[in-house]
Amino acid sequence: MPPQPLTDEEMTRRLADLPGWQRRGDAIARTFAHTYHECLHLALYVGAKAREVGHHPDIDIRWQRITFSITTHDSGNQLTEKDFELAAHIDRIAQDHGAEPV
Ligand SMILES: C[C@H](O)[C@H](O)[C@H]1CNC2=NC(N)=NC(=O)C2=N1
Repeated sequence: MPPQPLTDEEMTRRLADLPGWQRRGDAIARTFAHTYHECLHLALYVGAKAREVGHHPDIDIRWQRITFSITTHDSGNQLTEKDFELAAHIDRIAQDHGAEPV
């Protein structure tokens, strides 16, 4: 059973709990700054958490920037609770590894 998409009201409420994350189309996204090498490490740490929780972000890595973008593919690329749960994990991992919010 795919996760249920959130209502606009629920999305607004969950985004308020995750400062720094923004709606981008059918996903939520956030960008952090770190050295290029540390961004690569961060992608690996987030990848391990993604495997653990069974929910995976799109990751875009550029010089001194890493952007995570999350949507629920099983629900037809709509936002579900799993997206916001993963976003909270990413925030903790990014903070633990010294990434700066952009
Ligand atoms: C079986 C496996 O857990 C599912 O296919 C997971 C994998 N990771 C996923 N990641 C994301 N972002 N959306 C999904 O719907 C999704 N489904």
